[in-house]
Amino acid sequence: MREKGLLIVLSGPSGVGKGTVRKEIFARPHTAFEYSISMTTRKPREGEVNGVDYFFKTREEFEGLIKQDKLLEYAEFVGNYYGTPVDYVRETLEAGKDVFLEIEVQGARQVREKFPEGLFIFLAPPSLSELQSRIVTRGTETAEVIQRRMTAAKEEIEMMDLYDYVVENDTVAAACDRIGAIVIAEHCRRERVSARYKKMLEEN
Ligand SMILES: Nc1ncnc2c1ncn2[C@@H]1O[C@H](COP(=O)(O)OP(=O)(O)OP(=O)(O)O)[C@@H](O)[C@H]1O
Ligand SMILES: Nc1nc2c(ncn2[C@@H]2O[C@H](COP(=O)(O)O)[C@@H](O)[C@H]2O)c(=O)[nH]1
Repeated sequence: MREKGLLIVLSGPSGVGKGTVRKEIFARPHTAFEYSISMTTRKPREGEVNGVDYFFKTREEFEGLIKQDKLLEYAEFVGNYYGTPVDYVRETLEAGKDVFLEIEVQGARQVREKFPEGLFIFLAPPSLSELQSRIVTRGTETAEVIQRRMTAAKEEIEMMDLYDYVVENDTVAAACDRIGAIVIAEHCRRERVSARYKKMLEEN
């Protein structure tokens, strides 16, 4: 029987660099994770592509997905819905592939309840002032939205102890190296008594 893939959840406050780190991880040659593209009711930012960055939905469409139980988790974050498609995640894990989610903290908590065996990584900023400077420098949000995201960030940072690992995003390269090392270590740890070895022991 094929072993299920590992569900890797990267979370953390808005602007900490989750998207940047995730893109760098996926740009590295030996990355073998599958990225789960989220659904959102947020309007696309300049350059964002439907089906690549997100599946962009209306509120009615999103609420329909909630009713049909099509989301592994969802959250309303600063006025918009965000959610993870459940069928994609389950099918990909069943196929033995690792799935990578990049989601905010309320959603990560819901995933933890459904997949306690997942690997939960919190990406932390070097400081709150650096976090604010990163959202401001990105230039995608209004001053009001930045304020709301910073208020949410303070509550989110308090939740970091609930994660398996906290990784500081001081530089993108170092954060990606740390996440890569964590995933390798977790695979080794979890496969210590894998089905293959159990079978080998039974046969002897
Ligand atoms: N290690 C870093 N050092 C300096 N700037 C960074 C670093 N990581 C990301 N950034 C910058 O910070 C800004 C926010 O990054 P990004 O959009 O990846 O954050 P995010 O956590 O995905 O945000 P959101 O949750 O709002 O989608 C971007 O302008 C990005 O270039
Ligand atoms: N709970 C979920 N959160 C998600 C999902 N996809 C993205 N996100 C997070 O939402 C915020 C805001 O994103 P932005 O693109 O508007 O800046 C950010 O923290 C994302 O990581 C999801 O499926 N579920």
